[in-house]
Amino acid sequence: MNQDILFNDVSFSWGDKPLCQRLNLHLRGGKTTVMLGRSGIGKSTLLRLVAGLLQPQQGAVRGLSGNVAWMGQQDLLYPWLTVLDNVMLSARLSGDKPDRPRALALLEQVKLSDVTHAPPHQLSGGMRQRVALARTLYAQRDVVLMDEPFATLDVMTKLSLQTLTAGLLRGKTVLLVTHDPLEACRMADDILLLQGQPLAIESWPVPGGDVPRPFDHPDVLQAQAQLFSRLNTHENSV
Ligand SMILES: Nc1ncnc2c1ncn2[C@@H]1O[C@H](COP(=O)(O)OP(=O)(O)OP(=O)(O)O)[C@@H](O)[C@H]1O
Repeated sequence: MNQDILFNDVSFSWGDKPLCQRLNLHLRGGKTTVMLGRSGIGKSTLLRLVAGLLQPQQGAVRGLSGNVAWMGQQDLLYPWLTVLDNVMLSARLSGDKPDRPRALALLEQVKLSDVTHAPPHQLSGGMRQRVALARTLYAQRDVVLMDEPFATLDVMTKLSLQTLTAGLLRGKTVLLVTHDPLEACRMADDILLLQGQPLAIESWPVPGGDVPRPFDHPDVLQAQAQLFSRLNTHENSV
């Protein structure tokens, strides 16, 4: 049973700069919550508070339970392991028998079959991010925390890997950070829109239909346009 994650009266500052004050949030267990906002607004900081990598100065983040996967902005691939061994890292760390066929199938799905035995330094940035994604999906955790998991991918690869990820993580508690409104509209059961300093967080209506929603569905496109416009009216209009 996936537990909800709660921010209870959470305040956090970097130095004397308050990032959030007395923040209360309810992230539903077994659902994908997308935190959307512009660069520098505080998305990664909130994700790190959830992961317990940062502690709030006031209040508490509760409810994180079970096995947790962390996919940060840095891919953290082990340079001395091949691509395949990086994907199966969770098995190595827990002492489980590596499931090589499943790892190879995932590498095929992220279009990396031809580099399974390469070391990470031979890969492009986008390829490394796909290895990190395959490693995250391989681990089959109850809770998955992802910070811009598709940021370095070309648009067609991004759409196809969003579809793969949403399918494999259905029913898990997923918290995904992005600055991409279309990604939010495709992937989210719940959208949280982050704006302002200190943060004001708005719960944003999601389009109908199951995730992953088609990128070209009129409801998805309309929701994306509304999000663009909301992000644009708040500050720095383009
Ligand atoms: N280690 C740190 N020390 C001081 N300030 C920090 C630190 N990390 C982040 N900040 C500040 O906190 C604010 C939010 O940063 P954060 O990385 O959470 O934003 P973000 O929304 O994830 O940005 P991006 O989309 O660019 O990754 C920024 O003003 C940033 O300068």
